[in-house]
Amino acid sequence: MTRPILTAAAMRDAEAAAPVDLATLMEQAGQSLAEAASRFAGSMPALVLCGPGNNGGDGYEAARFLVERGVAVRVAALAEPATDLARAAHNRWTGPIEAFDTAAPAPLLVDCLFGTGLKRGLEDAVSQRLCALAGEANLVVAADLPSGVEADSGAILSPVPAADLTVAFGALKPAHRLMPAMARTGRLVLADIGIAASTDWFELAEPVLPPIAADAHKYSRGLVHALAGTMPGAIALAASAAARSGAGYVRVSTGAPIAGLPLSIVQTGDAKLSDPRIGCILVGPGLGELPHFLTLALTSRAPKVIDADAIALVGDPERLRGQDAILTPHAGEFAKLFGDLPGTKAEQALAAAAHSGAVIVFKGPDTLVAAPDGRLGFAPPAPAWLASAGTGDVLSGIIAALRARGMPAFEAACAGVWRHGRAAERAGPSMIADDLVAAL
Ligand SMILES: NC(=O)C1=CN([C@@H]2O[C@H](COP(=O)(O)OP(=O)(O)OC[C@H]3O[C@@H](n4cnc5c(N)ncnc54)[C@H](O)[C@@H]3O)[C@@H](O)[C@H]2O)[C@H](O)CC1
Ligand SMILES: [K+]
Repeated sequence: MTRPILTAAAMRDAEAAAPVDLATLMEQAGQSLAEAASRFAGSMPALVLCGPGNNGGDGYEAARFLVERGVAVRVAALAEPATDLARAAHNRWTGPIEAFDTAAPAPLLVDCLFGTGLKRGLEDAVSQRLCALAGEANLVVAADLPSGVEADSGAILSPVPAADLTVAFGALKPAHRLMPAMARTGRLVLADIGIAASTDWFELAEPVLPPIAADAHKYSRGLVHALAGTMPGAIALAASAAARSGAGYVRVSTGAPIAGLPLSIVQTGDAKLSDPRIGCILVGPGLGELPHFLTLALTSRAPKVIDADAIALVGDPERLRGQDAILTPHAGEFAKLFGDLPGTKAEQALAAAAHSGAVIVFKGPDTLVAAPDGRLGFAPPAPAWLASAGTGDVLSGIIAALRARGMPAFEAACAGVWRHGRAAERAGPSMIADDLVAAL
């Protein structure tokens, strides 16, 4: 089940369109926060930090519900409530309210200072106090977002303590799945508070793969044709990953035999891209400066995955329009092909997809999958040990296989990114790309 992702503005629209009034939404948010916090921290004495806005309002509500759960709760306010909603929640809290600057630490810290309304970095004194209180706590729970994080970009506007748990209200925000904020959220719980979050933006989840028909044959299971270049090891990793990802037949055209390839992967001296049975062409891993291979791939009507060196050879993104292409750039390759696009990584990925007509897998510690029609998938956190040579080649092979198995381009890219991350988890921290193939 995918989790929806909304920007701060889209969130406000969804709240306004909700069938219940905002006070009820805030009460539901507070109740969800209290439930998640007490499930996570048990009856640890809690200090709830309330900011001036509605994030603070959530905090006053959560404090009330934590008391009902028998938790010893103290509330500290950064400032008087600045919204009617927060003021009403503040007034429903009947306990004492301490000053933020002098409140003593507690084992459980609940951060309700700022959420999607953060406009700028916190004042230094506020940021330092928040980090000090977090440092003294056993557990830190963030309401909606850790305070100091910018909801739409994932930027950290001032030092942010790492939350152990973040409770997102109504929908995830881009910051929950974009770096550097993603590394500060801890476990991420989505609280349903009664709003309809209909959106084309979502967090990737376990895909449903095409079934293998009882009467399948190697062509119907998908033929991937990979074009080797100057560094055969990379295309060998990609081709092996394609075979391990369920392609019925993987063929590598190469100028010289490639040692170490599984015998089931056919090596041929002839590119033969006119073969109508090709389910997906894969070009780029280890290609080197061989532009004619990219041109050859672009003359074929077959779906294609364009990765690594081939991305650098595209030149004009318009060349990809109508090509049924999936492009898999990392940040450097993205910037080189699309230039310095404005906006957040999410907006950049969508702009590139619209500009090129291709599905864009914008790789990184936070990988996004963008379709020209506006759909945007955000990958859940993947192990940092994926940052090693050859793992990108493996990803391109997985995606090519899923495309050849009949998944549409966007879905194949989303599924490939998700499976790549889970394979890395199985392979463990000492993995190299070869182990990643074995873990598929
Ligand atoms: N998702 C839902 O359905 C609901 C979400 N809710 C919560 O509301 C916040 C957003 O509330 P908002 O009032 O817009 O913003 P914040 O509470 O994040 O705070 C903004 C507040 O603080 C001022 N401010 C902004 N930056 C700074 C700064 N660096 N220093 C000082 N002051 C700052 C700004 O002017 C505002 O006054 C959302 O995250 C949820 O937690 C509601 O519960 C409704 C349901
Ligand atoms: K917060």
